[in-house]
Amino acid sequence: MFAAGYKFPVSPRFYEWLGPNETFAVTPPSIHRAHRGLIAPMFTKSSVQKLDQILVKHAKKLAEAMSPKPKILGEDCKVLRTEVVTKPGDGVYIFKLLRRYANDMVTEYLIGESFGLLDSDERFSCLQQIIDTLANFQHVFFAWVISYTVVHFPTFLVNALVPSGFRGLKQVGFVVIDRLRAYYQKPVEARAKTNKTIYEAIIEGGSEMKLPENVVVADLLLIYLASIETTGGALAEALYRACVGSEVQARLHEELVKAFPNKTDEVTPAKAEKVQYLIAFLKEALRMGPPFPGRITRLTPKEGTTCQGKFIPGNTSVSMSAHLMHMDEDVYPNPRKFDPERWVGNSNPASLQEKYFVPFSKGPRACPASNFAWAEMITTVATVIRRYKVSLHSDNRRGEEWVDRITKTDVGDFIITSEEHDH
Ligand code: HEM
Repeated sequence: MFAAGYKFPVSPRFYEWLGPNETFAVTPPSIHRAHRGLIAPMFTKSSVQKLDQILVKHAKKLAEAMSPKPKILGEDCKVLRTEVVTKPGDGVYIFKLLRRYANDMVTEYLIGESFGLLDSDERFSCLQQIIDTLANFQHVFFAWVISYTVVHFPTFLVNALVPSGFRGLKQVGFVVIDRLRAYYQKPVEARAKTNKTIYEAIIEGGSEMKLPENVVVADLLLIYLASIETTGGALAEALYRACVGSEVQARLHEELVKAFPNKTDEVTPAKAEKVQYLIAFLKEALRMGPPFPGRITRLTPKEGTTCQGKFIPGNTSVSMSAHLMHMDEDVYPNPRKFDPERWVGNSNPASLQEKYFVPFSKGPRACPASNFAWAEMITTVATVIRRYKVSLHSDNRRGEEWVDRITKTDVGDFIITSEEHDH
């Protein structure tokens, strides 16, 4: 179903509320391939390597925001101040901060200018729309009457018919599209000073494909949406595991000190990715807490299909769950134990544990940005853990429990205290 040779389309209901039907999320496999071809070069390992300085800059901002004495809280940071800091000098609502980080990082690469949410609240409304939408995300799938209405009815009818908590599905498109379009319409200003941006890659390639503007913007919107909760969720899982596993955190810190002996050493992704234990730690965090834990659906072809000897009728939604695969004890012994050691010195791609490791899915619809996401995780976690000893704040309410809202959603506020290492 997810293997390279299969050509099952995604279930349109999952994506159609995002924008015009031509956007690459919803198209049939052949058109989808062409859209992906536009952005694929931007996410190769060598393209991502060119982003080193941007990755370092945003990781440092995140670490600074976690500081017991953050310097970021200026006058235009009212939301940031109330949402991020529990008691100044005491703890931070880390997941909220991680979302802002993911937002800043992706917008810089997408349109050449970061929304700057770790600096100010000015463009926070975009993120707020996403947060509101995600609160009801799972209904996109199951409450099809609501999602159909939101997608196909005019706004005044949507407002009259649809409960307010669901209108975000429509609003998120408008707010973010407006914002992205503003940049898109000023191509010279929006061009990144040093690196080519994703939007340029889509426009350049898209002119050959004669993509209309609304499709370009919808593609950008999809990339924007796809990057925030996933990156934020993966980083949150990693930092939670560091907080609750004191030995794991101590080992991680020790390895990072070997790689970056001076506290002032710049934590670059190129150097950090050589720290084997860091990679093992992050893989284990993605195994235990995949940001897309399940229900990544595909539609069977009209004529139906046979899967492992069983016939499945045409147009049936079928799916797999990364969470269930990652919890298979034949592949991952003692699967509920957080154990980075299972990955140390064991990176043979043919091994079962690599084969069943699917946080980014597999096949032609797998995450196109996994290199980028890895670079974000490596740089950020290395920067934070090299600098701080992190622990759960006494008001923390996040535990092991989570709900599947298409993306994995943790239950309870996740609050961290950071103590700066002496050296
Ligand atoms: C740890 C972070 C991330 C994880 C675990 C993750 C995981 C995934 C998964 C499982 C899918 C497949 C969804 C499906 O089959 O419907 C996906 C798709 C996608 N992801 Fe990611 N992702 C992450 C970060 C990112 C980032 C940072 C970006 C962009 C900068 C991104 C862009 C996309 C896009 C555009 C798609 C749709 C691909 C398509 O339909 O062909 N993701 N991601």
